[in-house]
Amino acid sequence: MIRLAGMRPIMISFTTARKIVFRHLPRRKTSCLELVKAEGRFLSRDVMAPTDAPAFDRAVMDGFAVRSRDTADAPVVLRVVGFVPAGRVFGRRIGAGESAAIATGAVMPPGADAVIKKEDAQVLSDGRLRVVRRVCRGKDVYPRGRDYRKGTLLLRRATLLNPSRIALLGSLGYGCVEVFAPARVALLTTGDEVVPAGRCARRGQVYDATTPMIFSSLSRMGALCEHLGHAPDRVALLDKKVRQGLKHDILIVTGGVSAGAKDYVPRMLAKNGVTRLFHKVLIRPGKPLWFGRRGRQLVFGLPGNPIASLVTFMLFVKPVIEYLQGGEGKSSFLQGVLLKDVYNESERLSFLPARLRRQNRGTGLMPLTFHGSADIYHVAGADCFFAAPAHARLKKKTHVSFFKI
Ligand SMILES: Nc1nc2c(c(=O)[nH]1)N[C@H]1C(S)=C(S)[C@@H](COP(=O)(O)OP(=O)(O)OC[C@H]3O[C@@H](n4cnc5c(N)ncnc54)[C@H](O)[C@@H]3O)O[C@H]1N2
Ligand code: MOO
Repeated sequence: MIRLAGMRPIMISFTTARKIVFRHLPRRKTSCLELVKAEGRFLSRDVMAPTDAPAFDRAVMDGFAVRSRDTADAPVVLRVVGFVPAGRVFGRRIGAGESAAIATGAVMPPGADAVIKKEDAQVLSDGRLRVVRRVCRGKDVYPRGRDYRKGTLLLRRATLLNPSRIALLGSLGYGCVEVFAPARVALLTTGDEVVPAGRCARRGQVYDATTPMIFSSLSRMGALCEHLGHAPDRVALLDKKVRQGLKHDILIVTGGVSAGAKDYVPRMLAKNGVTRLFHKVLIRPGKPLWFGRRGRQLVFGLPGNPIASLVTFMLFVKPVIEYLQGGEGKSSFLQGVLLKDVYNESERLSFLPARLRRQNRGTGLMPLTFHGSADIYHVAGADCFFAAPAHARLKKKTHVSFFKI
């Protein structure tokens, strides 16, 4: 936070505020998850190959395992000495003039070095095999170690697990996997006038739009969210809920952080040992954002207007959660081109809603009508927010940074 001698703290820039947040990232934790639940998580350690893959020379076709050199003078007739099913080891060696029927996926019997697929084989009435054409060594055999060798680094720490990487871990016999643990986030909404779903809002009251919004963002990220409920602007109640919330990696409190008579949140956080790292940032929406920490726990006081909550969540809380869960966090911005002139009247860096349009070259952004941080309706039609510097007149085709919602 910036202080001028004898004066109140002044507002800090967006860049400084993000730097302060990234400077206080908590330590990541790991946990062991069932492989079937690991999609979207990041590995917390390298995975090395415990064996070659495949671990044995494997038949690729249903047919007959032969010694290729026996077919050099084709046509030839070979004896069939048995059948090799998948999953079994054939104990007998294939000798000169011999072959064995074999299934796809089976271990090649010792001595044999090629497979003649069923469609190319002629089985004579006495059960022997007539080979019409010579086969090369290795034909339709997937040799041991072709994909990787024992000791190869298969997946690096911090790799995002998707279904194909999960399949690779499955192929190694993993039932569980060590990943960066889901972030544990507590959410507390505040405000006398805010009514949870299921109750009837009286004149002057509003329904709680923020809880479902933050909850769905958290669940999309795979973070664990404890809803502390909704606290009216009463000191004792806020105090109790804040204490409960401080058991998590991150506590999010919405509302009550600006200058109103009942904006108790900053005081309540300070009383519970949370050190303020900044309060108020030069952005719009989201100016009253409050950030602090107590030990390893981070606390975000998001401004109550739902779109201010959304924007500050995306810009400040989401990267921290991504980092905690093993991602890079840091930058969540993409680049696009404006499809219309925009004038940002505000003296603050503004984040304005837009719809994305795919262009021949790159991404186009169509700015939308926006009535400010309470305008949930127009933001519902948006795909993203783009950054417009203070007082900027941005012409159509200007390149802008944006983040998706
Ligand atoms: N004198 C000043 N007044 C305000 C300032 C300021 O600097 N000086 N900042 C304004 C800005 S900017 C914002 S943003 C808001 C944020 O204020 P708070 O964080 O204290 O939020 P509240 O006053 O509790 O609520 C603001 C607004 O949002 C509605 N709200 C709150 N929670 C919810 C919810 N869960 N679901 C739906 N709507 C919610 C609430 O009813 C209020 O209308 O302060 C300005 N004032
Ligand atoms: O900063 Mo407030 O979020 O502009 O309305």
